[in-house]
Amino acid sequence: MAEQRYRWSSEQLREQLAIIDGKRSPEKVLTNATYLHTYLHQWKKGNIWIDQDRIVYVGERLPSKLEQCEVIDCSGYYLVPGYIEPHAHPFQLYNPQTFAEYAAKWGTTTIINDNLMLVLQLSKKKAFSFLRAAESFPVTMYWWCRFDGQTELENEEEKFSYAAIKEWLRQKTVVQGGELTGWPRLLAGDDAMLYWIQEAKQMKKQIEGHFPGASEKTLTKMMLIGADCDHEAMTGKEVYERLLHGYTVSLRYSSIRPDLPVLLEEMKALGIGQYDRLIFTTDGSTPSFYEHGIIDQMIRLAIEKGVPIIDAYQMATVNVARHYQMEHLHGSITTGRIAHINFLQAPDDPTPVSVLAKGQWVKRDGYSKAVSSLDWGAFGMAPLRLTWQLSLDDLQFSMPLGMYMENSVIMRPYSISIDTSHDELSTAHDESFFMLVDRNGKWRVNTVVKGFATHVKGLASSYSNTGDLLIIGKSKRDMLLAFQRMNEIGGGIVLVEDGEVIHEIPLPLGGVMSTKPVEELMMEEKRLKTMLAERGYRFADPVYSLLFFQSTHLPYIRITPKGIYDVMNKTILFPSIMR
Ligand SMILES: Nc1ncnc2[nH]cnc12
Repeated sequence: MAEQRYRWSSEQLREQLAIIDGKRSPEKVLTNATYLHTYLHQWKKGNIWIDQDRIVYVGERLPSKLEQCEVIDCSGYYLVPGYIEPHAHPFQLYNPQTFAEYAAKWGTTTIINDNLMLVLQLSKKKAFSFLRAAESFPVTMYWWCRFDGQTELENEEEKFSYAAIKEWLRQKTVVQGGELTGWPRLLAGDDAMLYWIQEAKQMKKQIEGHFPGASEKTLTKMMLIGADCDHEAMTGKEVYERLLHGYTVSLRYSSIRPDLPVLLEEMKALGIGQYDRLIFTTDGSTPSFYEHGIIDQMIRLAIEKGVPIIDAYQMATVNVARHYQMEHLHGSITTGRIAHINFLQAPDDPTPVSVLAKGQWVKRDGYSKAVSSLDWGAFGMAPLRLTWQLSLDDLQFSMPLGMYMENSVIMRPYSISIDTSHDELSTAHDESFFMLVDRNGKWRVNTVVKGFATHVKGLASSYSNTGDLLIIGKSKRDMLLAFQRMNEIGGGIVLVEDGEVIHEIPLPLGGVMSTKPVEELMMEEKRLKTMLAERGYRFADPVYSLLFFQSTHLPYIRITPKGIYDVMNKTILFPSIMR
């Protein structure tokens, strides 16, 4: 795809000027609009002219030429700028395109996305051509550039080399470095990460933190190093500390951390009534969490918790645009901005009935339109086709050290005391066989997980941080069958019981993402959750458990491609075994 050097070409700019001079008509005029004026902090009345993807005029005038112009009477509606999700992980079973399409229906028309799956699953060339293809979505897609893979990778030096990171940072839709899941390494002296932060800042890109539970000392050091924002505050006090040290703070409401209501209450108790440095994020929630909206549901919660209405909208729009230095394009309904506009029925009802994204209707009078499609094959995202087989010999679990699940995502080491030499474990306890296998079939790591479930017989998942294969269960026979079925369907999550496949979520995009609409995935995910809960899974989010089993940004012990890893001591306790 040919790359356009500037956001609008010289020819397009001349055409826009011709509209103002009355020589051409705009494509759309929104008349009698009551719209939120971001900078005056008030609702104004006026007319909004749109040509292609741009707002070319906002004010009292009407265009002198109206032929070929769609005129929309906005009486009775309240217009606000399209919402911005500043921190999406667009691969929680959905993919970046299906997530964007779903988000647009709820008025979230600009998304700043994690590049983790693109880095780990695609070659650089294919990933960059994907970024360019995503520019044609009606939703504006920006990206961030990870500095580490949040696990112990075999090919870390290749994926996160100096040259690769610099190239990622240079991509024009990449707007920030981070999130800094590897910050302990940085403070311990990793100069590569320090250099990348400096490079990103030199390019006027932001640095996103990842500082759960960080002390004031750590927050101070990270601000000195260059972090600009953090989305990990879990209490009002943590919000306060971050604001105190000059951070932009993302208030989070996600499937694993639905913190927003508590944060707002605790902030109120601490006397925080200034919202300019606060933004919202849903932090890559799993599909069913989005049943009632995306950023719109956060605005609603904020209004319910007493945040002044205009401030609540600003937190979802201009505050984000300001943080990323893109106010000339996003965050307000003013001249020159990209035409992302939400039509509301009332100021305190942030879920739009109609949505314009880049000047196109993506939702009209409650009905959504599918607008973007993508040939994933062109980017090398193909179904998984394993050319090797797993055998009973691979299912040996003589390891002394297991992983105990404290909640959906936190795991502690523990000593295995059960007899693992049989083909089946008792359902009277919550310990299960657990393995991570290289998707290329070269290595495996076998252990026991305690706390996952009591009655899950065989579960196989190609959905994981690295796309390597997780196999869990009480029965080796069912685990093997789940693995075979997962391979047959081209990757995904498969649940087997007593020789029968009882649920599956196909993930044909590299074994990690689906092509189905988010609405359909919600049903599949809910069914998985129910079936796992019926079999003894006790936590909130099994999809996140699968994603994070390998993720070393979380305590205390992880199963990684290099082996069982002790996060605090940064050491491999038991290396992976070659097959
Ligand atoms: N660090 C992370 N990586 C992937 N998905 C996430 N969702 C929330 N945090 C995440």
